[in-house]
Amino acid sequence: MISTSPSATRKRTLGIDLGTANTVVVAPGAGIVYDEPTVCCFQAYDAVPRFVTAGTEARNFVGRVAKPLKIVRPLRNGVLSDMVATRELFQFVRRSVGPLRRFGKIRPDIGIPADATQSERRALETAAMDAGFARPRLFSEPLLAAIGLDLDIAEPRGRMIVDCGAGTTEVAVISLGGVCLSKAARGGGEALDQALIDYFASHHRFKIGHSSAEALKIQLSNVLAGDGEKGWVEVRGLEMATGLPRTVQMPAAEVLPVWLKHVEQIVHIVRDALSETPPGLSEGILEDGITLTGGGALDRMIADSIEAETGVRAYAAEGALHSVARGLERLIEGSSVR
Ligand SMILES: Nc1ncnc2c1ncn2[C@@H]1O[C@H](COP(=O)(O)OP(=O)(O)OP(=O)(O)O)[C@@H](O)[C@H]1O
Repeated sequence: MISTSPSATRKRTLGIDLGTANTVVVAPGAGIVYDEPTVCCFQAYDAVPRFVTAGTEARNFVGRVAKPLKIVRPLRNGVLSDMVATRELFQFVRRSVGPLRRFGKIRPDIGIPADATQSERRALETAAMDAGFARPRLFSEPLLAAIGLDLDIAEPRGRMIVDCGAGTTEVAVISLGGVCLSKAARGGGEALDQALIDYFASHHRFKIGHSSAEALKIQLSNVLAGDGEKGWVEVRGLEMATGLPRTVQMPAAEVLPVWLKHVEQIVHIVRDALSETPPGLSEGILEDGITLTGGGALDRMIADSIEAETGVRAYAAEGALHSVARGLERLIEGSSVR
């Protein structure tokens, strides 16, 4: 069961949705106070790299500064992969939401994948405490998403949440205020970006960067939802043979197999979760449908594919990108969690 923050500690609490791609922070009474990419920038020329900045500013530095700067991603596949960068990011967040510090040590509530191991949980706690926070409370992200979507999680009724993040895809069945079953694939939207990069390199000798790959993925999802396979997509990159920048256009049908392989993995874990769900909980899922959250849920075709392959209604939640943060907000506000 989830307990909300008592009012005395509420002022000293922050909610942190530390995602592989984006970090969203909520503060009591203020809503979202920080929403930036999960990226840190260090000076690379010192023996011990020195922290420069994080978030949007760090991302904007990528490839645009002459100084030897190193860009570090604190998380990989939904969990902490660089302790120093995570600590620096937490400190950056603390400074960014500065005024809260006058209330003393902040004890954050942080979202974590439902299948995170004990050592992954401990590493996150340590990074937060090294950054000057009090020991955080950790909550499963699908449960937070369900709270953020205002689902009645306390009911003895199965709810299925599919969180399509950048680094993880998680499927969870929730009932009686807890996660009854969860399945996760460590790999989300960023794995599709990488698959597109690999496809263009091997099939077209065309080098595309991560931001072009992400833009192509979003374009592809819009084209598939609109014109379908007949539509066209445009991608910018470097022609490997000449080393010159080019913009190429191609039919969406050509890159469709790369996209389909990614979606098949999501459908596969949803099917697995459905087949392992006890019948008593399946009833609720059949009646209410499957709720998709996370940035990947904005690709309408993912919900359509799940629905077509499972026969269960699937839909993207409204405000899919912020449902975990909204769940954290409800927890720290101490509003009753149903
Ligand atoms: N319209 C869209 N179509 C497809 N994918 C999208 C769209 N908009 C955003 N995304 C993808 O959503 C992902 C970011 O989602 P989100 O912020 O939920 O992830 P995260 O919380 O950082 O990751 P994780 O929960 O896995 O650690 C990125 O991979 C981004 O490219």
